[in-house]
Amino acid sequence: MWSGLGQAATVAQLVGADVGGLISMIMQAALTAQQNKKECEQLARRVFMIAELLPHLQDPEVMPRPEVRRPLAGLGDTLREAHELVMSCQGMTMVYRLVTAGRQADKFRDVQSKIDSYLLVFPFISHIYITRRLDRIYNILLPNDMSTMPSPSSGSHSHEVELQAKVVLHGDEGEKFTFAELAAATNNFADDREIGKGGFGTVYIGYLLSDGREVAIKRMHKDEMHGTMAKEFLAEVAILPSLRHEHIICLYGSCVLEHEKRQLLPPFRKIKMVEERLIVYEYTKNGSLHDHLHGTPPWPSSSSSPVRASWKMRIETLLGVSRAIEYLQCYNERPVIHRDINSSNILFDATWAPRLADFGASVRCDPSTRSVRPDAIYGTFGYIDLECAMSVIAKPTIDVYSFGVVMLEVLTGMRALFYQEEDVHKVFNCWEDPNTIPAILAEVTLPFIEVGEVWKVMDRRLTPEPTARQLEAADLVAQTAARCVRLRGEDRPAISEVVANLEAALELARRDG
Ligand SMILES: Nc1ncnc2c1ncn2[C@@H]1O[C@H](COP(=O)(O)OP(=O)(O)OP(=O)(O)O)[C@@H](O)[C@H]1O
Repeated sequence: MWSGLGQAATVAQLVGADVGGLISMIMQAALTAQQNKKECEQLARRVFMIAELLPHLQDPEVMPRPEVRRPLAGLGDTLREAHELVMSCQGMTMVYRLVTAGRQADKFRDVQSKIDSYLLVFPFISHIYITRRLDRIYNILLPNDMSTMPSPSSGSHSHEVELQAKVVLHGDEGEKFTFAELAAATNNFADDREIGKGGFGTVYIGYLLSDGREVAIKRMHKDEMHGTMAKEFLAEVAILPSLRHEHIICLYGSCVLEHEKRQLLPPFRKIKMVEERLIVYEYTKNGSLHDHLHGTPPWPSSSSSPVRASWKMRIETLLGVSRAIEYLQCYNERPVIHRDINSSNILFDATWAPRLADFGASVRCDPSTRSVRPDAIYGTFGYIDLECAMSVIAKPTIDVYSFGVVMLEVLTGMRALFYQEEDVHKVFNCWEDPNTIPAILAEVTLPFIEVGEVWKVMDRRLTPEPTARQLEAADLVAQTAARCVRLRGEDRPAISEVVANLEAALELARRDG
């Protein structure tokens, strides 16, 4: 995990400005802008991309490269300019507005293109990081004193982890497996049993010898037995077993292998060392939504996938996941925030029903405030709620935001953040000059959705000519998604409204057969 303070200092040295502070100020001002709201919002989204990008510059592989460092010169000045511009939209008289309207539009265009020139560094970075799916925590926007803030009496993530540790002690974490049982189930974690790798560790398919159950076993990386990954393990085993929903992955149990070490020097006590942490889930055999939409092996784009072929299936998937989120928010005494909703964490079971997975970043809210102050910003590139990243208060609205991005992904077949030409061609095949600057899905699609031209952004791989009902259903999904990704959490729809709209969209898609 990045230390907020150390990181800010290094990035500041690199760019010559308090980039984190400036970005925070721009985003804050964009939230309260009275004029040019759309332009301010667009600028805030672009600037936030820079915030997501900057932490990666500290990687020893990346930082020394001149092709990364050189383009960043002057970033501080551009951010200051952007801040001034957004601040100038806070309040103006009508006359002043009329006089300056044209100039303001030019200024927005100018600043936007300057920001884009910094983002040119991004394809290079994202090539390294999205494929490795490494650092999921972006502390760049946290106030510098965040790491030294005392934990509030209720609701902080560390307090949550303490509580979770207690829950584990009380045996609410599902079945307790022994390491030997899980080693036997996976043929001693043989290479041919490996399904994939994530930030937490390696996932294996296994068959429990006791009852023949087919399971997925996540084994934490050896060098991550403490710190963030241990927290993720505790969050998952404390929260997930208590959740029962047809669209939420089922956690069967876990295994913590410890050994005792005797200290030879005084005070001659034994200490327990954790050697292994593993989680055992139901096995879902049909890959993830991300695999199907973006053709990730073993589901290459040429394979027949119901997700790729049918609008009805796509809307059913969204509806299932929205119901799971509604359950988390509305049917738990302390609402649960998943905090990492993205298409990789939506898995398909044997019947192709979607299952929301990966609860390692999840937290329970304080029931009175329906919020929690976590100790870090979690999420995956392209899905993180800007408002939460700024306020460092997690609310259920952050899952609505991330789910809105997933809805746009399903609608367009494009990634949450895309930079490859092939992605651009997939939908906007009318564009002759594909944009080489990385693009944010919401930013690219919203202008079309807002003017009722959803057909221009629909995934053409399904049907080159959608029917009238498919268009109507897609429009309902798109309009709902557009509201979910609004900058201010309070402007987003409640999850129950999202569920109702998806039910209506599914009804339309079903009538088409
Ligand atoms: N219960 C499961 N059944 C089948 N496959 C699974 C299961 N859980 C995870 N996988 C697969 O294992 C791989 C790694 O999953 P994991 O959740 O560790 O990582 P991720 O979600 O891709 O990344 P990260 O954890 O960093 O967000 C993915 O391809 C995922 O689809």
